[in-house]
Amino acid sequence: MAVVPGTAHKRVPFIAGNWKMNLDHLQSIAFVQKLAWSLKDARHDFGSAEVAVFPPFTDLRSVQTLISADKLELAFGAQDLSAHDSGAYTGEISGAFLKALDCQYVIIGHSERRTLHNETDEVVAAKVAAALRHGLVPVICVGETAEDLEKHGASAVPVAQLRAALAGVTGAVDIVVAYEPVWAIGSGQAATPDQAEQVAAKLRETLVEILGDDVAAATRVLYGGSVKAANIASFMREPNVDGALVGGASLDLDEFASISRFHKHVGT
Ligand SMILES: O=C[C@H](O)COP(=O)(O)O
Repeated sequence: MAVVPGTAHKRVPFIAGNWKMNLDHLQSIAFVQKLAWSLKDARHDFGSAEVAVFPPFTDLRSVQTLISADKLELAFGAQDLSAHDSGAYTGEISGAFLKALDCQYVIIGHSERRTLHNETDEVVAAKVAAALRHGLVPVICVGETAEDLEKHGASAVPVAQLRAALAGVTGAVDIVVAYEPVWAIGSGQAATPDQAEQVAAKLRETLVEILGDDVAAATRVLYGGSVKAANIASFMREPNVDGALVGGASLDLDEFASISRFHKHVGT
C-alpha cells in the first residue's frame, strides 16, 4: 500500500493521557520528568508506542520547555482549541498559539466539552478544521451515552459524530479518532474489548468512506473509558484499536507508565 502524505504514523500505537483539569504547571514538570525517567528506566521503545500527555493550557509552556530542553521522547497536546484564529473571543485559545508551543495534538469534542460546554457537532467540525489549518493533529472524540446505547446500539452515535466532525475534510489528513463511550468515562466500567473493537471497526469503515482506504488504514483509532494497566492489553489485542485515551489513570505515574508499556501485559 502506498503511503500517502499525512499518514506518517502508520498506526504506531498511541497512549494519550488526558489530565483534564488536574496538575498545575509546577506539578506538570515534576510529573513529565518522572514519567520520562520511569519509561527510560524500563527501556520503553517510543518507536513501538507513542506516549503523549494533554495538560491544561497553563502547563503547556512548561511541558514544552522541559521536553525540548531534556530532549524527551514524549509528545504533548492541548485539551481544546478555539474554532477561530484570532480576535475578540475572550478566554479562547487559538490553534496558532498551540502550534507556536510545539503542540502536536489537540483533543476535540471530548464528551465533557460536548455536555458541559454545549459543543455541538458543528462546533466540533469547526474546531477540527481549525486544528488542521494550524498543522495540529486533532484527536476527535466520539461516543454514545448509556441512553444512546439502549436506543440505537453502540456505533450509531459515534459514527454520526465522526461524520459530522469531518464535514468538509478531504484527502490525506493526519487525525486520530478516540472512541469513548460516555458511560465508561470515569465510571470504572470499561467497555469490553469486543465492544470497543466493533465500534472501532465501524469508525474505520466510516473513515474509508470519507477519506479513502490509505488514510483510513493509517489513522489511529483509540479506545477511552476506564482504561487501566489491568485492562490495556485486552484492548490492544483488538485489530482496530490502536491505543487509548486515558483519563483518571493518566494522573497516576506508575499506572500510566505501566499502561504506556502495554506490551509487557500482552500474552499475560
Ligand atoms: O479523556 C479521557 C476519558 O474521558 C477517559 O477517562 P477515564 O480514563 O477517567 O475513564
